Amino acid sequence: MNIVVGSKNPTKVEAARAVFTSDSIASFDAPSNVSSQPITDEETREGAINRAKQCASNDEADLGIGLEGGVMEVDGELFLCNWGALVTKDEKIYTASGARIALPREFAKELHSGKELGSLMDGYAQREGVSKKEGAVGILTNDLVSRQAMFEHVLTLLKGQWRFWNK
Ligand SMILES: O=c1[nH]c(=O)c2ncn([C@@H]3O[C@H](COP(=O)(O)OP(=O)(O)OP(=O)(O)O)[C@@H](O)[C@H]3O)c2[nH]1
Repeated sequence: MNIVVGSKNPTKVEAARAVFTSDSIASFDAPSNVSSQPITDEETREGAINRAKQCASNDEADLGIGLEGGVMEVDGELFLCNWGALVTKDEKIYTASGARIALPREFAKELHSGKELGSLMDGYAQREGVSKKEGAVGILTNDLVSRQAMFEHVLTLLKGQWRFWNK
């Protein structure tokens, strides 16, 4: 099968390669058509679906995949959230979310004013390109859970659902 992933971020593309081992994986930068820093589950999920739909409409694609990072609030506390969508040629949509982890409280003001988590994390961890490497989840778990591993779990949930509903 030909699978198209709507991002060039290595954590997303390598996660797809790790989960869809027998398939061919292509990638392109599909716009999410939501804000650059989604701040609700709904908006983050919508970004993943928008990306997956564009990928599925590619002539070469059998399945389109979108993965989107965002933040969401529970009881006044901000959490990292990530959503994935798998879209079939006949426009069926499957979605799943990844593990959540609380973000440093001092991020709240800047995230609400539109600053992106990626650049906040770089400053916080004193590293460069965190969102393309270990991710916020890697920093905040002391490297126990990487962003790629988190996306692999999301993609496994998508693959499993797609298999379940297409038996
Ligand atoms: O360090 C991070 N670790 C994470 O776990 C994480 N989740 C989200 N974000 C940030 O939220 C924005 C939208 O996320 P995002 O997935 O749409 O964009 P991205 O730039 O990472 O990839 P892409 O747009 O090239 O596919 C971007 O500013 C990301 O940096 C994260 N940053």
